[in-house]
Amino acid sequence: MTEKVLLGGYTRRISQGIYQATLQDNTLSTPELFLQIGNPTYFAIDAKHQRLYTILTENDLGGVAAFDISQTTPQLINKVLAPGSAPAYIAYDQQRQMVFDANYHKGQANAYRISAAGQLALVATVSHQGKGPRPEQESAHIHYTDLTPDQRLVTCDLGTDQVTTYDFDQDHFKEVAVLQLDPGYGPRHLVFNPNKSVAYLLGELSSQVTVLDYNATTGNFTPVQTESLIPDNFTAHNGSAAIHISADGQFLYASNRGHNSIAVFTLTADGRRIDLIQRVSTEGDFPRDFNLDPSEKFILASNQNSDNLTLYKRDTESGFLTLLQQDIVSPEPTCVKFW
Ligand SMILES: O=C1O[C@H](COP(=O)(O)O)[C@@H](O)[C@H](O)[C@H]1O
Repeated sequence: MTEKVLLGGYTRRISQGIYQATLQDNTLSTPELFLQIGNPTYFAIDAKHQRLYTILTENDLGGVAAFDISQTTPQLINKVLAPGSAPAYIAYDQQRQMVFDANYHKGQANAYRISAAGQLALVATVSHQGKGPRPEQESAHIHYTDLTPDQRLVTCDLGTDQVTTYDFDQDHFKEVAVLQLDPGYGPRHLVFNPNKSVAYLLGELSSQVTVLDYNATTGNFTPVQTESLIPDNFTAHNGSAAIHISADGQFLYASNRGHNSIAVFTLTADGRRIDLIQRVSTEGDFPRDFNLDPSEKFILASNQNSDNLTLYKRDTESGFLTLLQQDIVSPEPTCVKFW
């Protein structure tokens, strides 16, 4: 078994763009430069058409770009840039042939239509207003825009403590429901259970995960259970970051930047209750992202500040992680995607 992984990140210190590594025989190769580009902190892959949609910055401009990755060397298809900060998240919508982003600093979500040739064209923007009690919540900060299982869109706004559901039709965002979290919760990312109408919301500022019932008729999310992602006696700064679920819907994983760990939860059969079973060190500083490989027998974590990746063996029966490889040199990594 050989799997390829792409690693996005900042290019503020030592990185030059997106890197590629290979996972084979329980070992990850040293990542090598795949695509030279500014600050590709998050990207999405269209495996069918072999295209990559990434965030980027160029001088004082920020935006998104499309690349053909069918050959060894990626080929630029086009870029859509605007003055100011780049987005923080990008999602690919296969059914509608769209790309959606979340611009944290501008408090906006953008929709781009993809042409048959893979070119992106901006067609809609939605802006949030508001704030929260924490210093990081001085304005709206949309951190995540992605699809619900029924092809709606959901945004996590870290600034306003809101999760908002939208219909997207005829190039318009139409708000259908808003979940208001506790002040200072700081919703960052969300993942759906692959088999149930249940989602799991990660709070960056509160270091919490919340189980949410999703009502596909109304688009409403309803909190069911909230758990801490870090130990009660951990008092140093922590910002929780990424959240992922196994394809069988039985195990949930979430990363902690500060506590520098991945928290592992088991899920009940209905997906509506989670129980912590393990916290494992990421053997580095600031795990902004991690991901399961396609076989789901491994998890790869990316430590942004210590410039290293950590590979774990994942027991698919118990969900437990065992350290396999650490100190894999990777510059400023913030996004991990196998393809
Ligand atoms: O997770 C986070 O992301 C935001 C947005 O990233 P940026 O690269 O657009 O600045 C960041 O500002 C925040 O500090 C961090 O916790």
